[in-house]
Amino acid sequence: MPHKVNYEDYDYGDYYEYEDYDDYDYDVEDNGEAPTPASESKQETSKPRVWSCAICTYDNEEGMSVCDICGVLRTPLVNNNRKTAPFKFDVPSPDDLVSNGLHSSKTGSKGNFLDLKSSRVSSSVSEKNGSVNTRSSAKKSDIANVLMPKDKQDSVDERNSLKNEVRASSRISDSSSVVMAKDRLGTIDEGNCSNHGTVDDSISSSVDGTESSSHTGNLTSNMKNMSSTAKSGNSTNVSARKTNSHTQYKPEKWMLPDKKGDRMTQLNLAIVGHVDSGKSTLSGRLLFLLGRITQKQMHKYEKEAKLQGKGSFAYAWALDESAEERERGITMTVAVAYFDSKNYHVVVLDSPGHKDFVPNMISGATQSDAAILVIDASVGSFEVGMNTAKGLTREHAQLIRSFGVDQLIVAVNKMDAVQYSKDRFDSIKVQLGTFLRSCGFKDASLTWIPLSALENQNLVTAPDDGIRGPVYWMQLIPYGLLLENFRSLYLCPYVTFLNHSTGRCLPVANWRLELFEVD
Ligand SMILES: Nc1nc2c(ncn2[C@@H]2O[C@H](COP(=O)(O)OP(=O)(O)OP(=O)(O)O)[C@@H](O)[C@H]2O)c(=O)[nH]1
Repeated sequence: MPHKVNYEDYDYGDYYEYEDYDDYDYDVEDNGEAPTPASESKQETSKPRVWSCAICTYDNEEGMSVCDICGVLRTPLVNNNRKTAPFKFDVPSPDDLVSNGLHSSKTGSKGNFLDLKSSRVSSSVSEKNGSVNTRSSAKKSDIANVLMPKDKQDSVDERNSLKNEVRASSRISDSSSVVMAKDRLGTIDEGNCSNHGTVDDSISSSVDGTESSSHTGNLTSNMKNMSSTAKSGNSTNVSARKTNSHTQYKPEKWMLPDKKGDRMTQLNLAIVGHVDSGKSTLSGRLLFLLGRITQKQMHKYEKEAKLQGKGSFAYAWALDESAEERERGITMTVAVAYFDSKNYHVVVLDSPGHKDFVPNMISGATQSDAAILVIDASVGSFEVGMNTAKGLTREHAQLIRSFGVDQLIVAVNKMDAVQYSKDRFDSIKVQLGTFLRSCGFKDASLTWIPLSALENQNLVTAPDDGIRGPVYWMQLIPYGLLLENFRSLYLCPYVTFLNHSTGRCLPVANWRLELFEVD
């Protein structure tokens, strides 16, 4: 049985007594310089040389050039010689310009973001030393606030800081926290995961767990706890399998980034949404259309899926690789895939939509620069995702926003199931739009795209039905293609989709994400 922490009984006494440093084991150094803890220096000398993967944070051996788990290249693909103007903190973001005219004052937290980013290592070290306990506990209440509608505007900056903090700290977490990198050979015991039944539980576990985990004050380690709790009950087996999978796992060719050059900047794109909304199918279809999955590979997926009587899941199988995921037809851990644009290396984080795996979804959300919220347009399904206790559309939207993602493509999928009805699309847009605004998303940063991943409508090309056919109205939506919207995506800290139809965001050439050449 997974251990459930009763946070109300948590004894905070130790936490506050932690200030007593007298017992700390210091070596006295002859040269009179500041002493270092003995245990720390010992650790440093005995530590094997490893490098930490920027995506899944797995500690790889020095000799590896790509991450053993997720296949990301060790050498950052960022070209330092790129002629990109450095980001200036005192310059308002396109978002700010939209919302406040030309008088933005929202620069403080963004500055913090890059500060944090550039000082990941040092902040990590200080976090390790327990110096962020107070900050972390303050963030706990921030998250709680975020999930409530009130004070949304005031807490946006803090949410961004939280996200940045989580990102910074997650880079140092050990391999056991790598829930976002798929453990291809391992499986998760369904029963063990069911304790994370609701997103509220997950969030409170996430937050409270921060304090209960040996005062490291680190949300990442908390997620690690959740992840390992989910897998508890058979931890020995799991770790054995994990070790096994780490050594045996070889990413497929299409999963590895192109080694075209060194001019890429990484952009993490989370795919979130209610269970079965079509996230994996959308991701798989996209990867296939962009040539990341070969015809041959796709043919193999189709054949295998048909054999198991799950023909419609063929594209999803490109992402859902483990036997259990395929058998159950759901994503359980965050699947990582890549495609490259002219300037950007886009990391697709296909998140689980099932309520049992919200903690895994969170691990992807904390890493993302932007997100695609996938909606199932079919009658009844959208309503379940939106309005019921089990519906995760709302929770995912809140979560992604609470981790600082403020730019969202809303992919209204399965339009084929409602005969490409414009009325249905409009009705979804009104209902969900109201909710998203209440979460703190701005209209200017939301992009709505009706599409069908299964029938390949409106993903990388315009709907291909006859000019007066059912998808005619979709062709009229400016920049309605999913692909078109990638063109105007900006990298964090100002992840922004330009709204070309209104022209309300100022284009900043150096930030522009030009993923695709569109004639
Ligand atoms: N009609 C229709 N069905 C679709 C479409 N996209 C996906 N589906 C079907 O929806 C089902 C679920 O698809 P998935 O891609 O596994 O959904 P998911 O959101 O990734 O599921 P989880 O990760 O488990 O939350 C499959 O049977 C797909 O074939 C679509 O555009 N139209």
